[in-house]
Amino acid sequence: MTFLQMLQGAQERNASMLCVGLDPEPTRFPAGLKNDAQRIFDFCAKVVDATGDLAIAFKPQIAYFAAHRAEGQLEQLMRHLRASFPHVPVILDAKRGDIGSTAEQYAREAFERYGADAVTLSPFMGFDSVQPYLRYEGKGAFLLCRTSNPGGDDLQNQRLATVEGQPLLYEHVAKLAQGPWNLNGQLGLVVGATYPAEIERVRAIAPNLPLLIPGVGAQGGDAVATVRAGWRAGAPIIVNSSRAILYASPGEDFAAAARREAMRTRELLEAAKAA
Ligand SMILES: O=C(O)c1cc(=O)[nH]c(=O)n1[C@@H]1O[C@H](COP(=O)(O)O)[C@@H](O)[C@H]1O
Repeated sequence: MTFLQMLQGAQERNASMLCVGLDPEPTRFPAGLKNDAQRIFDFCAKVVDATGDLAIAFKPQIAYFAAHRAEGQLEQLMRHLRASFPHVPVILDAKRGDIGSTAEQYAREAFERYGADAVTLSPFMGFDSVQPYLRYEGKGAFLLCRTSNPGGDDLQNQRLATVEGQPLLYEHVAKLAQGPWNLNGQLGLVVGATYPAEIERVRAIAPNLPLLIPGVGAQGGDAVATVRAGWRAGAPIIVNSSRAILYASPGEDFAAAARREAMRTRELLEAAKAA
């Protein structure tokens, strides 16, 4: 099954556009697990088990594992996700971007080592840095387009004076992903929930591409404005929330609190679709 088919299946089965982001930070774990990097898997597995029926996707952020030498726990988590929620796709957030020969190794890491269904990529180094990922049939690749952070302005909102019509850089990325770079329909775009006007602009340029939209929850993005700007019938949006779900409670009830927060966010998103 391709990433896009899995995405559609999870969206329908779980009535959800919510992506549960897995950014485990041991200093924020509850008593009993706190500050223990050996327990990253245990913490994540509890959150996953509490939210898997509410999610369109999961998004583990690789840095939170690698920083603690916990890649083995990420592999374990990927196996757990596959076994417990085989119909929910996993987007490995790695934000890779390098020359073709190195990109081949990163692609192998994402799709063969970790068994991810999709990956996040920086498009900064151009098409040959993206192409190795597209050789994995059916896998997805999300290009950073208009990111949720304030510094995204520094480059993404610059005008490309040499290109006809002078689009902004992020608009150009969206055009490339919609058109010439999307050889086999595997590309999607990352657009921050903190910039709904830009989500709308990207949706106009790329009417059918899946949009991965982080920034609701801890970064304060507006869930309702996000859905209005990005959701169209047949054009999936995947709205990520990480910290607001993972750390909804600092106590031992963290998994139940994560479920409540995931349910609340999912319902907010679904209601905005109907409005
Ligand atoms: O590619 C991403 O996932 C991403 C892109 C972006 O523009 N902004 C952004 O916050 N992210 C990631 O999305 C997650 C957001 O986490 P929270 O702010 O805790 O919900 C983090 O894992 C970020 O690395």
